[in-house]
Amino acid sequence: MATLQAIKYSRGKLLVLDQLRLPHEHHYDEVSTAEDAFDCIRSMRVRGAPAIAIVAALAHAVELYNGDCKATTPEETIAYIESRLEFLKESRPTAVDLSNAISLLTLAARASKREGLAHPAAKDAILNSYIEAAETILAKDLENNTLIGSFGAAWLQQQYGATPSRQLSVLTHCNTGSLATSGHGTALGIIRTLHAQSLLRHAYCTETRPYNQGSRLTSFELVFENIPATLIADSMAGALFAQHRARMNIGAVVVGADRVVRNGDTANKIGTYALAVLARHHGIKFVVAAPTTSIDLDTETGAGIRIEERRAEELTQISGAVVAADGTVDTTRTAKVAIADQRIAVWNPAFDVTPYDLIDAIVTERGAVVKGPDGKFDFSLVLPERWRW
Ligand SMILES: CSC[C@@H](O)[C@@H](O)C(=O)COP(=O)(O)O
Repeated sequence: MATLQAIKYSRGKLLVLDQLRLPHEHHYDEVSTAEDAFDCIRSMRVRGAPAIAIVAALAHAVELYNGDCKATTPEETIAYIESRLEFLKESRPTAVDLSNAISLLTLAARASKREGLAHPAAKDAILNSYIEAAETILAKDLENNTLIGSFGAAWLQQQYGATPSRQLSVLTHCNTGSLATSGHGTALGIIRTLHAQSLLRHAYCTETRPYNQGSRLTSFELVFENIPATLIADSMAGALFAQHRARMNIGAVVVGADRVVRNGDTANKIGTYALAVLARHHGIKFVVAAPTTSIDLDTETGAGIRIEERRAEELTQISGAVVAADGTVDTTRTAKVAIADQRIAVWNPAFDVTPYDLIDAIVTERGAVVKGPDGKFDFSLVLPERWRW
């Protein structure tokens, strides 16, 4: 049955929707260990900055709940938790949500260490504290996304004076919806909220080569929710703005974030930077939707962001459901096909960095952050200066 729920969790059990099989097949994998989670994240069966962090945090909660930790002292218990989280941190490097979640979980585990408590009560207190903190990350993410949707829709409504009789169209890139989060989504959450408030005229989504998160996942979410939408290839955005901006009242490009650094430079899916340049040229607002869990105040500028580079085959091969001669899609049969000479050299960075000056607003669950009179973003409005996880 088609569903938009990427993560299903109950204490001791975690199921993750295999996004590589979407939109044709809906199959959940059981993720019971840190190794399972590492593999699921690295292979992109689950992806999207918040979803990666949630799956890593919960997978370790499941293994702890199921008695995986053999430690007999509080120190050993904490060391064990930290080593499993350090292992998970290496699964994908660019999105900061996972590192932020790990800092929070480590803090929760350490804070529950009680002097004078004997084994096994001391160990249980630490494990329970970890499990509760991981479950809170899941619950908070959904809450945050709903707030981002409201703040983002309100900001755009204000910019354009949008009303149900003068609706706004927007373009989005990659997948930032329910499938990339615990639900509702970030940038796609803003689109959902605009639609729910009858302020959305039309959503455009890019294909998002090479991994096609836009055509495989965002299209699926938009169709599933009956949101008026059109899919374009990444290379068509300029033509769309030039030819249809005025007629369709295209007001914004709305994207998610994998890491927003101190000056506002934002790493997001490859192709985001090109869209920001195009948006600026056409006088279209460029909006980043990012929960505060995607903010990294320890990195000053985008130059300090580690960009993941992925396999050549993601560009030179493609897989999908088989289309029969009569045009029907056979969802039971998938095939991988080569779409380039397999000997060609390939450069495949998964993300790029959009400089802060091309960004008009960064919408968090605590409100929209815009540049001050000095042209700089100030995150102290949503995060205190000394904020740390
Ligand atoms: C709410 S998801 C925000 C970003 O993580 C998203 O835009 C993106 O770049 C995802 O990349 P992916 O490689 O699919 O994990």
